[in-house]
Amino acid sequence: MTTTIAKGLEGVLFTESKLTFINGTEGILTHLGIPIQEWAENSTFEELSLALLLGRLPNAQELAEFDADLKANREIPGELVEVIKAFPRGVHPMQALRTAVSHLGLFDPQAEETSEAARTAISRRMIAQFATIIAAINRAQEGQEPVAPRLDLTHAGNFLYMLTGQEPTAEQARLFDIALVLHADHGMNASTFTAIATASTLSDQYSAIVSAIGALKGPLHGGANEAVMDMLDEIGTPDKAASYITDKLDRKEKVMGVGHRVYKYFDPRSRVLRDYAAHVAEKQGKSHYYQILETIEKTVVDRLGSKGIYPNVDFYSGTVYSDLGIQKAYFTPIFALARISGWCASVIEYERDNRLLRPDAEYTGATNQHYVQLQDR
Ligand SMILES: CC(=O)SCCNC(=O)CCNC(=O)[C@H](O)C(C)(C)COP(=O)(O)OP(=O)(O)OC[C@H]1O[C@@H](n2cnc3c(N)ncnc32)[C@H](O)[C@@H]1OP(=O)(O)O
Ligand SMILES: O=C([O-])CC(=O)C(=O)O
Repeated sequence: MTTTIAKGLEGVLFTESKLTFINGTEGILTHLGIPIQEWAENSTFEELSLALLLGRLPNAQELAEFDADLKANREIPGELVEVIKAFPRGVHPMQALRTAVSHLGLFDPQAEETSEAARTAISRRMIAQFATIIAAINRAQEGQEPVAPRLDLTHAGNFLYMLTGQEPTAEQARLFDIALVLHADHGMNASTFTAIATASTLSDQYSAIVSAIGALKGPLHGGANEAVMDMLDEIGTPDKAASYITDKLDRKEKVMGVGHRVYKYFDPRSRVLRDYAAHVAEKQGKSHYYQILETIEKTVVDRLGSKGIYPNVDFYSGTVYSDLGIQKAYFTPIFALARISGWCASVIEYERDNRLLRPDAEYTGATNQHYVQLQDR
């Protein structure tokens, strides 16, 4: 009997979803049938998060209630703040986030409930609290007191405020909001799949989300945005970019922030982010990061475009965050800050018709062996 192994589960459909559609050859991404460019232009992170949870566009009253609910849930337990302050200095913020979210569950009396209503209520709280947790980690790691959330700012604006202690300008808050919108959901990516795999055992929402944070952290997934910035720092100046990339490709090494399992053309989110990065660069004077990225994009697309290697969402996001004064170690936590909505909505959708996820491996090991006593080996 011949078996086909779908290495990396490439192209395997394991469920249906009404949330996100991707056409990787044409570079199309829609949520609820609406193109990502329209979400970025017209919507907010709050609205897209609720739309993903509801599976439809909310009306004005539903959105206002959700917004008020998020604001009411911005505080995190004081005990958790103390735990965050006690984390060793120098840990990666993704390690800290993973631990803090697990800890958060200990304070939630509903944590062990797995009904759709409970998962939804927990998700609404987590979407709000992720911002406070990530900002508190940043402050604590810098040896500073966490900044209390403000209720008069948007989710994006309040996050930037808590992160830096400074109120962002309206333009900065909106730019960051768009970045959150662009990262909120993306079909069955590795971290969403991981969240679903955990929940498919009927485990709780906190366990599913902690699993997802672990999956997002790796440099082949969400961690690539930080790895791109490491690469830019290593390159140093724009004149060195083309030869650095050419040498890397000659050595058959991967360039971070390019290539994608599904997109074999430009990731549409990378186009929106590039436009914003270009806009900021034009206003503030071209940052050397932006100039290096432009050269890398051209070098990679010229050489590997025919193989379907193009910039992904992680390519330009870091330069946008860096323009907002955010340190590179926080780029992946910011991805989580946005993707919490997609993780939660996808788990809830899957759990409506749950089936334990349990794929298989073709056995290629030894057969007909017998146990050998330790002293005889
Ligand atoms: C939010 C996100 O998760 S977006 C993705 C973020 N990750 C990155 O940016 C890391 C860099 N990119 C990669 O490692 C890959 O493109 C992945 C893991 C994202 C997807 O890879 P896969 O679907 O497994 O493609 P695979 O690794 O099989 O690559 C196919 C071919 O393209 C090449 N390729 C893929 N990505 C890259 C890259 N970043 N740089 C150079 N070559 C690449 C591979 O070497 C391979 O070449 P070959 O056919 O000559 O062996
Ligand atoms: O879909 C993927 O495999 C990775 C990705 O771009 C995302 O999670 O945003």
